[in-house]
Amino acid sequence: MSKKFLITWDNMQMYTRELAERLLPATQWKGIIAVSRGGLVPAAILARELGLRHVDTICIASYDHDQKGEANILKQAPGDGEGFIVVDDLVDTGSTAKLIRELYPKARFVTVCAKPAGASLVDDYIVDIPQDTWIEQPWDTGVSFRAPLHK
Ligand SMILES: O=P(O)(O)OC[C@H]1O[C@H](OP(=O)(O)OP(=O)(O)O)[C@H](O)[C@@H]1O
Ligand SMILES: O=c1[nH]c(=O)c2nc[nH]c2[nH]1
Ligand SMILES: [Mg+2]
Repeated sequence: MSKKFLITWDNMQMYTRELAERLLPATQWKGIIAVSRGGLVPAAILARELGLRHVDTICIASYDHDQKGEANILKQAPGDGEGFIVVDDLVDTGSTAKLIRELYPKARFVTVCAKPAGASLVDDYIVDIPQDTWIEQPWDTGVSFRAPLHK
């Protein structure tokens, strides 16, 4: 994918705080389930903003050799999601979201970013991203020197 949408740490905190505001009042939630690994940072921010200390994970590995493929659930938070927020960093094709919906039908499933193919599978999200654009998350990138244009 040649088009990129770069998210900084500040952006991630700002977007996730906006998501937290839409999850008020906090007293309606028993806790948060992060879809690891991408949902871990948003989950930490939501937990802080909403004062929730029960934070669990569902750990999914979705690769087949080097390609994205069949999802393998390594560890799962118990229950049907009732009273829980399930959070992931993004929904793209929607395959992870479909699985989450099956596993936690009663949860409120939210993401920070959504591409059109998966947007209808989440209850709420903050940023719309075109399908042909790759989201660069802050934990996957770093600041580096760039040569000036005249060189
Ligand atoms: O809508 P989809 O096409 O399923 O893509 C979205 C999923 O892909 C990424 O996770 P990934 O499986 O790459 O693993 P990671 O969270 O451990 O990085 C992202 O964090 C979402 O969970
Ligand atoms: O960092 C990422 N950016 C994306 O756009 C994406 N889509 C699926 N998984 C993804 N991971
Ligand atoms: Mg993920």
